[in-house]
Amino acid sequence: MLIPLVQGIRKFAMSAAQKPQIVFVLGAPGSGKGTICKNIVENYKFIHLSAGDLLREEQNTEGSEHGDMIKEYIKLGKIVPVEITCGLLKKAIEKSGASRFLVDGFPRNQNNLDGWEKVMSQCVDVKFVLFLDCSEEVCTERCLNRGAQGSGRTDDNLDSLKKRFNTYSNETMPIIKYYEGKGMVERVDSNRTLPEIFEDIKKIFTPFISQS
Ligand SMILES: Nc1ncnc2c1ncn2[C@@H]1O[C@H](COP(=O)(O)OP(=O)(O)O)[C@@H](O)[C@H]1O
Ligand SMILES: Nc1ccn([C@@H]2O[C@H](COP(=O)(O)OP(=O)(O)O)[C@@H](O)[C@H]2O)c(=O)n1
Ligand SMILES: [Mg+2]
Repeated sequence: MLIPLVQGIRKFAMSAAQKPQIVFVLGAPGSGKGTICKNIVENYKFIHLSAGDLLREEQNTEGSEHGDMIKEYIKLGKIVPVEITCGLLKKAIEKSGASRFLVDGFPRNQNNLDGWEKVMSQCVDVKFVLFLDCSEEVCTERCLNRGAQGSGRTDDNLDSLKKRFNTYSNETMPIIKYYEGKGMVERVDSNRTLPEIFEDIKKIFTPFISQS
């Protein structure tokens, strides 16, 4: 009797350990999410999934039934319904088969969070939220520069940026506060230079990797 029980426990422990680990990366437009995720991937074993990149890819996929809608939402800085975004994230996580992911730019509002909880909470393990805290002034300048350098994005202009910041303050900040209440937020001041930010990133990720 004891052997099946031990085997059962071991199987349970293994399946918990094998759940993909997720770190959400949140912050205002231009706070450096993409840049910092790239740095983390270069130094630690993570796969970077940007919700915005996945949506732009879907928007450009020929025959996509959501293409026009995504295009409109992005230009207006509105958050696309979670069924689409979470579907793309889930597919990418499953396809990759990796064990650690940086999910950049998600969950960005209550609808994103609810949809994620419903579909993903059983099969992944959200470890913490990396919050890149950066002033609107610095972020705006960075996004305008990104546009001027040929990002090709339809939303790196002052008009869209104002809308994106509104969405960020009204819809994303409450999600960051929610995770703060759960003691799950690692805040980094991303107004600074990249080497300064990376020093803080190391202090967060090195212990995390060695403990998990
Ligand atoms: N710490 C930083 N200092 C100066 N420029 C930065 C910094 N972090 C990012 N950038 C630049 O700012 C722009 C926005 O960065 P990005 O990583 O795309 O941010 P996000 O994904 O949050 O919108 C990019 O052109 C990037 O090269
Ligand atoms: N979870 C998400 C992430 C992005 N998006 C859309 O994609 C746009 C660009 O997101 P992004 O993460 O690439 O932008 P940055 O914050 O990186 O500049 C957002 O303004 C939204 O319109 C979304 O609808 N839902
Ligand atoms: Mg980005």
